[in-house]
Amino acid sequence: MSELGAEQIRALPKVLLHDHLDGGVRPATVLELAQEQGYAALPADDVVSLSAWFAESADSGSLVRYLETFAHTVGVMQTADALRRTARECVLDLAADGVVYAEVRYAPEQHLEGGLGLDEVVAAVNEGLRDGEREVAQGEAEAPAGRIRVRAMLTAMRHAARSQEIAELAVRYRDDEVCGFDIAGAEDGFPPTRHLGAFEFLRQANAHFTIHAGEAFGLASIWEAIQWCGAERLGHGIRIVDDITLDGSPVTDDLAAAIDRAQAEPGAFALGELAAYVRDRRIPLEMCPSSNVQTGAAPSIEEHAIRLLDALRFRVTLNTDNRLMSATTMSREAHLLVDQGGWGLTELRRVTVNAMKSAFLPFDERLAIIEDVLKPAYDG
Ligand SMILES: O=c1[nH]cnc2c1ncn2[C@H]1C[C@H](O)[C@@H](CO)O1
Ligand SMILES: [Zn+2]
Repeated sequence: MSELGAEQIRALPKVLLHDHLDGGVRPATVLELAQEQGYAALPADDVVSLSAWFAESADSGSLVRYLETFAHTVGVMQTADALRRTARECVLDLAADGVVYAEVRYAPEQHLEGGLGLDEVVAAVNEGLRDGEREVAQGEAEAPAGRIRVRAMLTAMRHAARSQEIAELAVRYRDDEVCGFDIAGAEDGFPPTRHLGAFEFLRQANAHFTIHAGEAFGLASIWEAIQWCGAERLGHGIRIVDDITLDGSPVTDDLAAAIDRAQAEPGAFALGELAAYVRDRRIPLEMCPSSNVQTGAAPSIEEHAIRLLDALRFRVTLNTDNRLMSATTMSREAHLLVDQGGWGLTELRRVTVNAMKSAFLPFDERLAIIEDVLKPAYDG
């Protein structure tokens, strides 16, 4: 079929598993909250320059420098009103982009500077998520028409020492909007095994969790996340390509050539034990192309490993990571892959169904969205 257009992509129902609340605040909202709260540290004072500042600063080639930009969103998200507002706006923005199900993550421990407790932070975000969902369902003034469900995921920062508390918080709110747990932050030097107690606790509570792994650090991080910690999904996981060879050479020697051969000759590739385990067990990879290009985890969209991993039938999902820092949306990520990666409806359908299958939502609810919403739109 002919190449999908931007409007066609926007209209398709999309599923988003990896999106940070503090990485997706509207630039205008950052400015307004800063003004209301007397936050004087913003690097720009109008929407255009502030948006450009976030995107350019995040475009650093380094995860650590990329993460420094979050100081200015987290800095203005320290009150219940600000958290409720940003959560509501997140839901409206995702719905306007054609997202029908999303899991939005944030680190409650980063929102305590204004005097809120952890429970108050979660309650405020939950209110905002419910506001947004209700407004979309009722077709209220500012809301786009449609239907969206959004769940929260609670993140613990991997360099800090609050993972047990955050894991307990995630279990406490499991019946109230919160669907799971995650760890994030600088990867190098902070292995997930520092948080084994939290993961053990979550497993005993039958709770869901994912781990940012294999983004800025390699296979060891992925191996620990899966085999020591028990992660159900991997945040990014892009470095799993380090465990794949083509004609005896690492695919990373020439990713472009490997991507070219993957469709026609998947049998020419050999998977190491870890890559085979990830594919055999259908461990979902929450891949975020633009974010990876910005942090230097991938050279470009054309040479992004998502194309190879999808062709080799890993359980790939497509995500935004941080819409503000990457100046992106789900539609834009899809469009980039159509435009620069040769993807069509088949690949977009596959990553969308993969994402819904991998969601931390009860099985019957996942199935209903796949059957009633996704299939009619992609197959109709
Ligand atoms: O891509 C990422 N890798 C690791 N950490 C990240 C990424 N994107 C955002 N974070 C961090 C910064 C946020 O403040 C935190 C919670 O959302 O998670
Ligand atoms: Zn992330």
